[in-house]
Amino acid sequence: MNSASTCTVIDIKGLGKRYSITRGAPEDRSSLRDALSRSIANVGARLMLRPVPASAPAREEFWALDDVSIGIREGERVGIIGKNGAGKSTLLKILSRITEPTSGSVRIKGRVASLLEVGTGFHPELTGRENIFLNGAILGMNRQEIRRKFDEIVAFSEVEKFLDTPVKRYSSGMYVRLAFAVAAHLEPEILIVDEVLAVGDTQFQKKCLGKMEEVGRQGRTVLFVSHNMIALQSLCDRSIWLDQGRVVDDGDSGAVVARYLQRTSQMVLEQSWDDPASAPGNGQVRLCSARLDCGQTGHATVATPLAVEFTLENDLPGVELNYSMHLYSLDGTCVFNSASRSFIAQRSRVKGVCHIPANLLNAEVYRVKIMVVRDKSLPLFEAKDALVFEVSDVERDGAWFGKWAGVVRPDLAWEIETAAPGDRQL
Ligand SMILES: Nc1ncnc2c1ncn2[C@@H]1O[C@H](COP(=O)(O)OP(=O)(O)OP(=O)(O)O)[C@@H](O)[C@H]1O
Repeated sequence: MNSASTCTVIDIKGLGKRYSITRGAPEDRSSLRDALSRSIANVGARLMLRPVPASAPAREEFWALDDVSIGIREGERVGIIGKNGAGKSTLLKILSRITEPTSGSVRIKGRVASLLEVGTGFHPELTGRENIFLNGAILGMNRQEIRRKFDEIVAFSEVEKFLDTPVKRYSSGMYVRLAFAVAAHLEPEILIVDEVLAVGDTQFQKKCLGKMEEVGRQGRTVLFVSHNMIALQSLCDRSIWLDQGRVVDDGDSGAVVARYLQRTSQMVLEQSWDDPASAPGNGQVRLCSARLDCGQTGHATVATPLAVEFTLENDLPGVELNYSMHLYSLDGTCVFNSASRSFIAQRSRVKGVCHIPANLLNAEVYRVKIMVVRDKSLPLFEAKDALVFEVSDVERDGAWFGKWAGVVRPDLAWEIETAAPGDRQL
């Protein structure tokens, strides 16, 4: 848990950001590369004496953020989620003062350090060392304060060897390592981190998440945009869901993420691969179909026994195979992994059925991964998201009608004994 106080440090009211785009032309994302290629194309067109079109291309305006109001208290760790293009980065850019809002107001109390897309925050011509000092100065620290943090930053970033190299020569992974280390160690009161962490390796991502948690525990405020729902939920107690520039949900991370995943996921209750070239597998062993059998009612509830069926086409003569099935909840938690017994497969089709008993799964959306394993140890291939299905709740007795907590929801046997009044023996 973090220790959010009642003091609002980010106060966003009626925030709007309007962009204009040229219809038929690629979006202007204001990158240097885009700008360069546009001017090169213009020069090319002039040299070839092509007539310039008489009418100006149609401009269209749209709101990347539309009437967004959010209050964030000191020490809160807040996740921002939403589909691509929902406005998450635009919001962070406005909070980091990289982009101006078109309407509304933003009031921020405290120093902000942000780690946005690769390429922002650092001066490309300056070395890693110089950029550390530059960023510290921007955050209002003096040289002595920065020097005190310097070794920690370098150790965390693991780019010591390249400290005196201009950062424009860094790989994107190195860049993010140093940029994160700088943002997290220079003691900002508010730390803003966009998806960039996806660039680093898993080990480094874990290290960054740990650091962000530490920053939050110190009572600082953290804003984190991510498509990684597990990382987001482990770090943030509160999440805000943006859709088409508007806040559509705001609350406890677990609940917001669950609603988001449920609304945005596509169910796949059955699929078949008629074209061997596109089927999951390899040249010799491949999946032909996968299907969820929910019995007569046709829909899965917590009280329905389910069967996951799949068919394999095998071209290998006399091989020992087995199926392995992973079931994941939508936030990526593996609920279980179950393997079939091994079987000797000839050149033919093999059907496998995995039975999931009633009263095991909770009300959730699940994804099924199927693996085919040879000789009990060699995975031949895996089909991720072979099925995606939702298990719904059933009517039940009792006073509690919310979702039951837990990854699974087994119907366990209970015994209740009541003693007679005054009788202390049971
Ligand atoms: N400089 C720009 N000019 C025109 N349109 C822009 C500009 N920057 C962003 N947009 C558009 O604004 C919308 C919101 O973009 P934004 O990058 O904030 O979304 P996002 O939620 O961060 O998406 P992603 O998850 O893909 O990073 C998108 O439609 C995007 O194309």
